[in-house]
Amino acid sequence: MSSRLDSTVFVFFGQQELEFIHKSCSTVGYRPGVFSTTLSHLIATNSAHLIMPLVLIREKLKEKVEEFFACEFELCIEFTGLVSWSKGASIGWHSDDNRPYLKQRDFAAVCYLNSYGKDFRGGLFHFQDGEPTTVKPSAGDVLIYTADNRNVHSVDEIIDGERLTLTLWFSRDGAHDEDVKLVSRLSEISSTEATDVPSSNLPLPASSNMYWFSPDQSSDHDSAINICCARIYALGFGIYPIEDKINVLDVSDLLMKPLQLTRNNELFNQEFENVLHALQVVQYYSWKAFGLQRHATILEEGRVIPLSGSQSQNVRDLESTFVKDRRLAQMTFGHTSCDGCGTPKEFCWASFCAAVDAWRDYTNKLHRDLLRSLPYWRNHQSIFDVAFDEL
Ligand SMILES: O=C(O)CCC(=O)C(=O)O
Ligand SMILES: [Fe+2]
Repeated sequence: MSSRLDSTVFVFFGQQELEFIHKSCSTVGYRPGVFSTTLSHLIATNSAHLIMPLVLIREKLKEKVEEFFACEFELCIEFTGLVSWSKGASIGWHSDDNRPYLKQRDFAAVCYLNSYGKDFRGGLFHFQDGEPTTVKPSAGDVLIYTADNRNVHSVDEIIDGERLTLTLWFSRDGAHDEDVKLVSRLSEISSTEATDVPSSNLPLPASSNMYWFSPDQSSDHDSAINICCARIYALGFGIYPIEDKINVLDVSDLLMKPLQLTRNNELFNQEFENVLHALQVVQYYSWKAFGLQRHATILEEGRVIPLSGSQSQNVRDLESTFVKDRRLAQMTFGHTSCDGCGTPKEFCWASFCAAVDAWRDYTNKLHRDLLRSLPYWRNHQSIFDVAFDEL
């Protein structure tokens, strides 16, 4: 069977949380203009708890694919990735098992996390044969198809915006079960946590080259963009380094060290551990801003201070180091989805302050849920939603 679209039957919610995860954690991907967040990357960057919001949807998708293709209990998840495509990215006709090292892939599920026409232009999906020939991505829809050459497909070039998906592949071959590898990595972490000081849950950046994006593929870095910084700038914030530039060998190292956030010539007087920490909080604010504004508290004295002339210059210098081509960065990362529910037009530090606290509570809760689930996952060598209420 080469059946496909199941959008009317299967619609899921929670796309904005997955968008938050991707925009906080992605690295440059496997093709030009593509960014990706894998589960093993979340583990490697001390953000394993961010797997939690993906657990149920992965499970449901597997069930759905097994049901649709009549192979209940036969499949494992081979790969899970949050993937975004920016201007210029495309993929020609292909099947998803078209390389010797991809032969284990039997089925694909592509969940659209944002929508054609609203969040991006271009990026239509086409099947070479049969119906439907064209799929217009719409947030919440899921496309499922066999990974072999019965479902040759392509994706048009992205013209504008960032096209975001959750993509999974499934295999009949248990040797390619992603869960087994993930559970083993997670177990390593939890065993170090048991002996060491409990972890702080603060994200830890991967090596800096995973965050540099060179839009024109040139090697001279004329237009290079650091994606973490670009995403922070795109939401209207600036970065103020605490460490002096002269103390680091490579300027990228500044991003691994404590830094502060600025906005409109004001400095938010709180240190973030590194750029990923700052990015996660900023993205969390953008995801929740609308709700938080109602809960904003009075800002404490000294929490926000004016930037001096030389500090402002420092912020601008850093921006031009990490984003050489601003126009391009804006084009790549500037389009935020969900008009009206992202960063509010009226920015207010008090609601940002509320976001800092809410982000910490959110993170700690997910971390607790992860630690609670892990013994069950280890027993079953599988990642699943442990329904604690029913235990
Ligand atoms: O994102 C899509 O619609 C499909 C992507 C795709 O074909 C692939 O990653 O192999
Ligand atoms: Fe594909």
